Amino acid sequence: MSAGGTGTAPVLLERREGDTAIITLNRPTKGNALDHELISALEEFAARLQASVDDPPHAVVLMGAGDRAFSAGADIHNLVGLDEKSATDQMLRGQAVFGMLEDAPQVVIAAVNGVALGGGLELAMACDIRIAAPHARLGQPEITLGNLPGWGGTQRLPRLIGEGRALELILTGEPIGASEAHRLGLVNQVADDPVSAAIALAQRITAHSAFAVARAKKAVYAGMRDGIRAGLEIEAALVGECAVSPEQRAAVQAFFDRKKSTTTNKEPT
Ligand SMILES: CCCCCCCCCCCCC[C@H](O)CC(=O)SCCNC(=O)CCNC(=O)[C@H](O)C(C)(C)COP(=O)(O)OP(=O)(O)OC[C@H]1O[C@@H](n2cnc3c(N)ncnc32)[C@H](O)[C@@H]1OP(=O)(O)O
Repeated sequence: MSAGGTGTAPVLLERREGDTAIITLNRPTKGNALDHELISALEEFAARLQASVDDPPHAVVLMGAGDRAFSAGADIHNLVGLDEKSATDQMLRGQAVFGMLEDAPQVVIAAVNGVALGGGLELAMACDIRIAAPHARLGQPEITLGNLPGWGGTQRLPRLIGEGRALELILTGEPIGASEAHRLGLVNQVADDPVSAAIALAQRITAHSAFAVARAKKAVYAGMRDGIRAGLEIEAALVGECAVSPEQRAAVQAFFDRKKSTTTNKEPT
């Protein structure tokens, strides 16, 4: 993965557990803050998810190095000295990289093993599913820096927890704990070991057709983006693609074979 400058550790680490790629944001002394180098490394990884590479992962687990931070957000040093256009351009770039993860054909699960603040929470929300450690704290503190979330937080947070609760978090800048995040639906689970829980969930998903998983993700996001009417049409079209897939054919045959073998087992002795 991307080297961390002259001889330093790579800012993004990748390892595999079966079909699952485990990606680690690797700037632990800086709260795994997202600087240019780390955003570029995420971009390169996300691009590989879409490419037809050998032995692609069927799931992704994203975590932060250490146990204090998933990510403390954009590297605040990079906020200094930006003119309006470059600030806007960098928002758009980060949004595009996060969108590549959301559009990946694989399920992407954020193991929130510490704070997820600002761009760190926005990155976690661009993942499909979030599993948080009990000590995790999640928030959008941008208002405390005189700004607002710029990498999708104003769009994804309301869709996950409702406008009122999203505005409370964005306008106060105050973080919430893992159990409150779970109560609000911002995270799917709270687990003592969120990385292991994420890998276990990934394996439950990779047991199914990758072809269907990709299309189920696409259908869900289509409706959230384009409205229910468009979403229903896209859903129907994607079901059609699966209906003629070898994966569905094999899965349905396996169901009938299982019924046959169950019937055989029931014959009188
Ligand atoms: C498209 C490419 C652009 C890539 C770069 C970005 C360019 C500009 C574009 C910005 C887009 C922004 C979009 C986003 O919505 C906005 C943000 O994310 S703003 C940042 C929001 N995050 C925060 O405000 C959190 C700030 N940090 C903290 O509150 C605390 O550090 C903590 C996380 C609660 C941890 O506290 P402690 O345990 O006490 O530890 P320290 O505070 O001592 O931190 C340890 C160490 O890490 C450094 N650090 C922590 N957070 C950041 C950070 N966000 N950026 C940079 N560095 C950070 C901290 O300075 C310490 O380092 P040290 O001082 O020891 O060198």
